[in-house]
Parts: sequence; structure tokens; C-alpha cells
Amino acid sequence: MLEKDKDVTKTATDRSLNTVDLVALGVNLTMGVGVYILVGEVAGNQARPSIVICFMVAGLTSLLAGLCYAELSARIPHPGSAYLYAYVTVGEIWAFITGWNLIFSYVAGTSNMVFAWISAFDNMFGYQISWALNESILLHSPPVLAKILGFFIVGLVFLLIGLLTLRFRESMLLTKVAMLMRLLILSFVIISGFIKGDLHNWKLTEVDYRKDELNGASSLGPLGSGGFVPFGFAGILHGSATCFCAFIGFDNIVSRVEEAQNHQRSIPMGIVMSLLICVLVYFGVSAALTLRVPYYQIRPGSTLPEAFLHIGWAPAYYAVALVFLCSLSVSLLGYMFPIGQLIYVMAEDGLLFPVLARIHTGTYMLVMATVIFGIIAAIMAFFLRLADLLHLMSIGTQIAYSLMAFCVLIIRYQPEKKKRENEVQMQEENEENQTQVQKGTAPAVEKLTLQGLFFPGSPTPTPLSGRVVYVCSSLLVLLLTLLCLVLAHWPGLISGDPGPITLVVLLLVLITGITGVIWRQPQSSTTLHFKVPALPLLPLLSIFMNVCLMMQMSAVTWAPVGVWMLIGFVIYFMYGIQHSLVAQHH
Ligand SMILES: NC(=[NH2+])NCCC[C@H](N)C(=O)O
Repeated sequence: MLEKDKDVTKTATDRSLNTVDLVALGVNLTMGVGVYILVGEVAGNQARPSIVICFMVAGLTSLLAGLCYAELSARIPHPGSAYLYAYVTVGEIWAFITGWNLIFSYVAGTSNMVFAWISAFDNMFGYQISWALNESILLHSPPVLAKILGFFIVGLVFLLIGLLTLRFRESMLLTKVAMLMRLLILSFVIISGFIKGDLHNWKLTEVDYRKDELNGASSLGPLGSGGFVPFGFAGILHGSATCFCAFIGFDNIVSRVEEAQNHQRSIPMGIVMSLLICVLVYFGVSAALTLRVPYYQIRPGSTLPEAFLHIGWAPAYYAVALVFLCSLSVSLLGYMFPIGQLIYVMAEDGLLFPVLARIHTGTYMLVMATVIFGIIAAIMAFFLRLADLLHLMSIGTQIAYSLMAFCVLIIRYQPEKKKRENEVQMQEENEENQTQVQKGTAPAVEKLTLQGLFFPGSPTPTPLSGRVVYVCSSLLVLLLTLLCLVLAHWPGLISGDPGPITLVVLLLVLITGITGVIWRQPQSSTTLHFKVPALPLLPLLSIFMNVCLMMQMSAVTWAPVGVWMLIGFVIYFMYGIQHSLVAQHH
């Protein structure tokens, strides 16, 4: 990372990406396979027609995080994305946690692709592949072998694509063509859905259900309470948590900051525009699907293409399925590169084993890394349900998003000088200050008073006001997490139990008070083209929404994350902490 600081300034000719290119890059990675597999899962199993609200909630959560990324990329214009921002703002261990979680998110993403690829391919050939594997090749072996063989074949394909993509960066032309193809096919899905759709499908009742049952519709899902929100608020919350992963991907934009023309303006524009495009398209696609097919008939899997079979448009089915399979490959292009880059940067910084840094240059390492991550992805796809896989992909990113919102709070309230220096110097300076304070030789040490919390003397940030914000923000993260926990897991709250309600009120009072303290502190006045508005509220709202969505996930989802984090901490404390740049500097 330090080395990268040296070649800060790129020449104007290196900066070739304009806002449209950035939007294309963002949309390409964001609008991946998610929309094809998610819609079926959420509309068929969780929120039903209210999936449209879920996409709004998930989109808003991502937009808030996007704004935080935009400000951080304006302040720290280097390609390391969230990992680097955490490194510079809150220090090495948090950077490690961010990077490690993001790697996990990408691996889980690859798992989802394995899953999607198998089901789409199989579905397209009328389940003949799994049938042939089961009936002819593996006639006398247990069915699980067919599944294993399927994963093996897909694994090989992935390996090939992975090798190619780690070598070559995506071309801008290919990216734009892929984006247009996707938008075209999804617009087709939306328009046909609205033409063939029936508003009645958003108001289904018991009578419709019974009628469909009598008409011989096979395997109907549960009706719930019928109508637009058949599974209530809980369904919407759960659905939003699942839909969240459809919006992951704008970090692709910030990681290209060094290639962007006028990055202070184009990066925020790129992030906001690509997210808005995705919100619109996802809203349209989910509305179209739920208007066209009664929700209890929607089956997860290749839902979007299958919806065309439902209305007898076979050619459209093949067209959509084909574009889906192609977009899988292009999405993989977008996955493999960031994984490689992240591992490379972390290894360069001494947080991961140096041999991993050769991932960019050595073919052997490249093969090894792809094989290892491919195997982890395939194992996860094999053992977990689709909904859990989708959640797994989200958790790693939500942890990173929450941290980024925290970083915006911290960095905005720090004294000018410190921000320009890198992490190592920041830490050294802190230590120096501490020894000075201990020895009693510090210049004029500011005193913390109760009045000073609400009426700080200086109009610009001071080390003390910076520290106050640091402590208050950390407290707020804790309190917000507690609040989300109580809201998500205490059923007594709905029945009006005084215990939990008192707790919630108490938490809200504390949160408001501490937010007030942060709000009163002086902010840095650095001129940037883009800053997150309404500080400290927006970053706090971002943390709250991310944590709320994380709380929707089950123990099955948290368990693999826990294992992954445990492995991460072992690596960090046994290796990284002694070999990192900070350690070498001392
Ligand atoms: N870092 C990641 N996990 N990226 C996965 C992006 C998934 C993408 N939003 C999709 O809907 O397919």
C-alpha cells in the first residue's frame, strides 16, 4: 500500500474512463446473476408480491453505502477500495477484517454462480442432464454422485474461465455490450410482464387459490394471508435481506478510481447512477413477474425464463435463458479479478502469506488459487440452500459497508493534518502523543468537559474532538447493533410487553444523545466535490440498515461466516500481525 502511495498521480492519458464507462462497469457487476435467481427465491418463498418493496429497501441500503464509498474514494483516490479505506482510517486489523470478509463475499458469490449455472443449464435442457446422469451413467450409484459430477463439470468450466480472466482485464467494449444485452433482455421481461400481467395477481385470495388447486395446478406454495403482503412485515424484512446481494458490485467503480477522468465528480455519479438503474430494473422485473404469475405458483430456480413458458412463449424462454448463461460468464469476469487483486494487495501489505502475492504473476499460484477457491465455492454450493448462499454473499459485504459508514464518520471529524498521512504515520504519532501525555510533556493538552462535549471550543477539528467522535461512533455502533438485535429477535415487542419496549426507548434515548454529541463536533472543511450529506445521520442510518438486514439471517448463515472469521483471525494473529507493514516499520 505504501508503495502505491508513491505513484499517486496518473497522467491524463491513463485516465480513460468517463462517467458512462463507470456506470457500465458498475451495472455489469451489480446486475449479475442475482436478478435471475433472486426474484424466484424472494417472490416464490419469502415476500411474494411485496418483493418490490424489498428491492426498494435493499437499494436504499446500498445507496447509502454507495455515498460513503464515494466520499472515501474522493479522499483516498487509490484502487484498494474498502480494504484501503479501512486501513487508512481505522487501522490494520479492521482492514484485515474488511478484506477477509470481502474475499468471503466473492467466494460465496462464485458459489451462487455454480448453483445458478447448474440449475439454468439443466432447466434449459428440460432436466435431461440430471436425468441422463441419474438414469444412464450412474444407474446403479446413489443420486448424490450425479450432483457431484455436475459440480465437477461446472468446476472445470469455472477453472478455465477463471484462468482466462485473471490474466486479462475486461475490455470496455465487452462491458458495454454485456450491459446493453442485459438491459435489453430485462426490458423485454418487464414490458412483456406488464402487457401480459394482471393486477389481480397482487390481490389474490383463498378463492383464487382453491380455484387454481381445482384446475390441477401442481405443487402450489403456501397462500399466507393473501394480497400484496401475504407474509407481513417479517416477509418484507427477510426478503430485503435476501435482495440486498443484487446490489453488490459498485465497488468495481471505486476500484477504478485511478483510471477515471475527473474522479471526484465521475465516481459519485457512476455509483449513484448505476444503483438507480439497478433499482429501476429490479423493481420492474419483480413487478412484472409477480403480476404475470400467481405468487404461489412461482418456483425458485430459473424463474425468469420459466415465466415465459408459463404463458407459452417458448422462443422467449430460450432467449432469456441463453442471455442468462452468457451473463454468468461475463459476471465471472467481474468476480475473479477483484478476488485476485484483494489477495494480492493484502499479501503485499504482509497480512497474508507472500506466496499469495504471486497470484498476479505466477501461473502456478494462479491455478492453485483458482482451484482452492473453486473447491470452497463448490462445497458451499453443495451443502447450503440457495437462500443461505445468497445471504452468505451479503453478510461479508454488509460488514464492509457498515465499516465504511463508520470510516466516513471518523475521517470527517479528524483534524486536517492527520488525514493526509498514511496509517503507519498516524499510528506512530498517536503513540508519540500518548508517551508525551504520560511524561507530562505534551504541549497544551485539551481537557474533556461535559460542556465541551456539546459546545466544543474550536471551529475546526482538534485531536480531542476527533477522539470524542471516535469513541461516540464506536458506542453508537454497539447500541445500534443492540437495537437491531432487540427489534429482530424479541417477539414481545409486538405484543406490547413493557420490558422490551422500555429497553428500546432507553436505547433510542442513548442513541439520540450520543448522535447529538457527534453532531456538535467541528467537521473538517476540506473541499471535495462530493461529501456525504447530513452527517452524522446518513452514515448512522447506513449502519443501522445494514445491521438490521444482517440480523435477518439465520444461524446456518452465520456459522460459515464464523468459521471463516476464525480462520482469518488465526492467520492474522499468528502471521499477519508480525509481518505487516506496521510491524516492519517499528
Ligand atoms: N462481491 C460480490 N459478492 N459480488 C457479487 C455481486 C452479485 C451481483 N450483484 C449479482 O446480483 O449477481
